[in-house]
Amino acid sequence: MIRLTPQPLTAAAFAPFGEVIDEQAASGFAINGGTSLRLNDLARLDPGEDGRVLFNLFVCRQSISLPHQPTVMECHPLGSQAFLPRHFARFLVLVAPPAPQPDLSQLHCFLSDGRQGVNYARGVWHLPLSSLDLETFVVVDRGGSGNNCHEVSVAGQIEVLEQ
Ligand SMILES: NC(=O)N[C@@H](O)C(=O)O
Ligand code: NI
Repeated sequence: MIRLTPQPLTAAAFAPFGEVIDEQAASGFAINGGTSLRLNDLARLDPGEDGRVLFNLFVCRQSISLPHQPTVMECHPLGSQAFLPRHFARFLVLVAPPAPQPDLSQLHCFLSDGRQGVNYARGVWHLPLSSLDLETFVVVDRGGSGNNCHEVSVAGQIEVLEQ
């Protein structure tokens, strides 16, 4: 059993897997006569060569608690996938680099602070939405032809401990 303790989610630590969407950490510029601040270009959305961008809401109806043993990891080889809580939700970000199968020796585990989001780059192995809080998430990913969701069982192999 691989046991991991979630680390704080930072842009630098997550950089090999995509971007952290973090209002507190972003710098922006004033727009609309200074009435708004634009936090610009926070995530590299990638619908692939023949896909289109989908804007979705995921309503989390079953939360998780730590310690947690995930059963599935998945990846999207044809495009990126971004998650952002609409209000507040800590979610588990367990990732491995793009590969035909997830390399469990290269797992990285983070816990968002409840306001952060992430954008998984194309092909990054991750958990299906695994939130500690019941919340709705904005999810932006890729639509189009082809199989864009590869799943593998990791049942009994990984345990994510409390921080
Ligand atoms: N299946 C689906 O639409 N969602 C997953 O890709 C996920 O990462 O939650
Ligand atoms: Ni996914």
